[in-house]
Parts: sequence; C-alpha cells; structure tokens
Amino acid sequence: MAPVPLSPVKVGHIDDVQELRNAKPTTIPERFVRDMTERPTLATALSSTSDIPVIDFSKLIKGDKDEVHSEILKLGIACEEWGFFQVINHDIELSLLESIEKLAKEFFMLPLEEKQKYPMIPGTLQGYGQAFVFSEDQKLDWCNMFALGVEPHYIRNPKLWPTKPAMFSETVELYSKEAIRMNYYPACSRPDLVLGLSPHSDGSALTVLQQGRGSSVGLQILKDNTWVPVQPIPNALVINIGDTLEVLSNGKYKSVEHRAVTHKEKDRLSLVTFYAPSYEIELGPMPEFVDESNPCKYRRYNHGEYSKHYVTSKLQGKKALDFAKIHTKI
Ligand SMILES: O=C(O)CCC(=O)C(=O)O
Ligand SMILES: [Fe+2]
Repeated sequence: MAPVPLSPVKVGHIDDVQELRNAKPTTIPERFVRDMTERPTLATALSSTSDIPVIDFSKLIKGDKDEVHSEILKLGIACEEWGFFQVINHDIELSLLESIEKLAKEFFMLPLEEKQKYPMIPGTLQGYGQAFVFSEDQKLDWCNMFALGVEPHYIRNPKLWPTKPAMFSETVELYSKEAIRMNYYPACSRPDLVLGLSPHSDGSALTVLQQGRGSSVGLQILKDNTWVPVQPIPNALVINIGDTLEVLSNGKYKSVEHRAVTHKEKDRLSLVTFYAPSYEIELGPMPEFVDESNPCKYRRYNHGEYSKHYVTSKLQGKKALDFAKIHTKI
C-alpha cells in the first residue's frame, strides 16, 4: 500500500453503509445513486453460467506430464484472454479460509464506534471506511472496507490493527503476506442504482480474492464489453492479473476491469489479498515480450510512484494505467 498524500482531502460526510441499511431509508441517498451510464446490470439479468476458467492447482503440482501441460496451457489462456481465473484444490487449509471469513464478519458486525477506532483517513488506504474518495461530489460505493498493509513490516500502522474480535490480527497475519482488504457490502434496497465497488483494475501484480460463503454473486468482470459475473465455487479462490503483470508482459496478460454489485436481500463479504512489488522497484515490459510486431506499450517507471498515483486517483476503470502507457500516433 502506498505512501500517504500530504494534502488533506475534502470528502464531505460519508455515510456508513451498514448503518444506512439498518436505518432502512425509503430512498437511497443521492451520493450513492449512480448516473444512468454507470448503473449496474444485476446478476439476475446476466447469464447465470460464466466461462471464467477454473484451474486445478493439484494438477499443476501433482499431475502427470499431460495434466501439467494441459493445465499450464489453460492458465496461459486464462491470463491472456480473461485476466481472471478461479483456483480449486489449492491446498490452503480450509480452516484458515473459514476462520478469516468468520473473524471478518465478526469485525464488520461490531458497533460503529468500535470500528471507528481504526479510521481510514481520506486519501489513504488502511483502516476502516471508504477508500478512493477524493471530492465532495464524487459518487460513493455501497461498501464498507477494512484494509491493512501487512508486508513489508514498515508499512504497518499498529494503531489500525484491531484488538477485537480476539485472534483477528493473528489470523490476518497468517492469511496474508502483503496487504489485505476486507469489503463488506450490505444488502441494498435499490441494487439497480448503486455500485458496491466502482469499476477498476487492480494496481497490484496479482490479486487473490476469497468470496464469502453463501454470499450473493457480486463480482463482475468486463469481457468483450460485457459485464460477466464470477459465480462463486465453494472453497475456490479467484485470482486476477493486476497492472504490474500487464506491464511486465507488455500487455499479453491482461489486468481486467472489474466491479462489485450489491444484492436486494443478501449482504456480501470479500477478502482480497494484493501482491505487489516493493516501492523502490523500477519496472517496464520485459524484453522477451517486445519485438517488431509487439512494440513497447509501457514506459519504465518506479512502482512506488505508480502506487501513489493509483491510491490518489478515483477508481475509474483502467484509467490508472495511463500513467505508464506509451501513446503511439495513428
Ligand atoms: O468484492 C469483490 O468481489 C471485488 C473486490 C475488488 O475488486 C477489490 O477489492 O479490489
Ligand atoms: Fe479489484
């Protein structure tokens, strides 16, 4: 997670969406109602099956030669054509997946005053609240977030590590090695008007996402200009390529735009772990991905600067990556 911007950001009053839901307003406050062009297509209106590739991790590490070969081909296609895949048989202990989810739910169910002991200061990314809000007139996401930078150790802010529920901090430590974000999307009486999380690509190299058990379908990815829902598979993890890998592979592997939508009756929880380079790393397309037919699409840059740019801009599709794009004249 990136350095904190120096200037204070004026964001106005941000309603806590769980409190809003509990208060059962008859209309959705204007700050959450999206412009027509941004309103979501809800899961019910989309096809119920999605073709997002499923990778069997046990085949990759324990399969015979043919299985390894075919699974690797599948993985390559997933990264090139989808930027997203789900991993099954990943060997991560189910008890760990279950306990992080249970503790995250317990955390979000704490009284507001308790959660507000760990506030996410506007313009920063760690703590409890809403990230990526930079102005008073910006539309808000229907989501409460809690995020922590985990590794390297110096990015930790000890004041933001909760003492309740018991074992929360220890379990986060065990679960994530870089930075973790927990997203809590309360049910919304008008899911057609709001977005759980605005469209964006991830500023990380690779993202691992755990969808809460029994949660509604909420994650959608943009494929061929259509929003495709990611159907949760029990105990599977969703993996997606972030901006760093798109740059390193000179655009061969795609950091795909995605968003979250809300549900009329069901709450939804997602646990997201971001793996990213250190801030001091300089990066650009690797030479083996650049040749005459694949000219260099991104300039070299410092990852710390990119991270700063990412966290100080509003989430807006793939716009953050313009930072590194080389614009060729037509
Ligand atoms: O909740 C989800 O499914 C999406 C979360 C996400 O994209 C993020 O936190 O970057
Ligand atoms: Fe994301």
